[in-house]
Amino acid sequence: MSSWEVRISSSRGVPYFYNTETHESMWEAPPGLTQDQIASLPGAKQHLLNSDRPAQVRASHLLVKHRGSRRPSSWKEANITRSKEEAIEMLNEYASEINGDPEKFAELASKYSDCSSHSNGGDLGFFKPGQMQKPFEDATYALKVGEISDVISTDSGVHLILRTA
Ligand SMILES: O=C(CCc1ccccc1)N[C@H](Cc1nc2ccccc2[nH]1)C(=O)O
Repeated sequence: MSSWEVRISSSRGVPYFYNTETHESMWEAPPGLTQDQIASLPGAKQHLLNSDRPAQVRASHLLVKHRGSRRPSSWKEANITRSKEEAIEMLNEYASEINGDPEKFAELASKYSDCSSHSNGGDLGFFKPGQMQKPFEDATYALKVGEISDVISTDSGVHLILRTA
């Protein structure tokens, strides 16, 4: 069989296909491979591949905006000027304080998230593929229920995501 393997894009947190011989890479599965062949490629974890996404998921998030955010303003701060690096540092500190605890996540999201969902502990409710910015959707689907993501970047800023359903 060809020398395709599945890797995870570090910037987008989603799987892509890489050919170790030709060094080609592509987001969608190479043509001509059956689902079974794809699922047995090195690095393919079936739950990471888009094909078997549940119809909807539920998540909470803690968003820290920065000066490059699409809308660098929030309930917390009218004009957000921090750098993206600073925002990431803040999120990493929150992540250590949360330490995987969902209640702590909701508490810190209420206090520090730059999204209007802060008033609900960061809860965004249920959403389907295509409703949220792609990096956010992909990162949420890659989580198990109860898991918290690494720092994820979207046009809105940088996020921690807790998948709740
Ligand atoms: O888009 C919204 C509202 C999101 C929301 C959905 C459902 C319930 C409550 C809030 N707020 C943006 C910040 C923002 N950008 C996001 C990108 C992905 C997910 C959540 C996000 N929140 C902003 O305030 O700039």
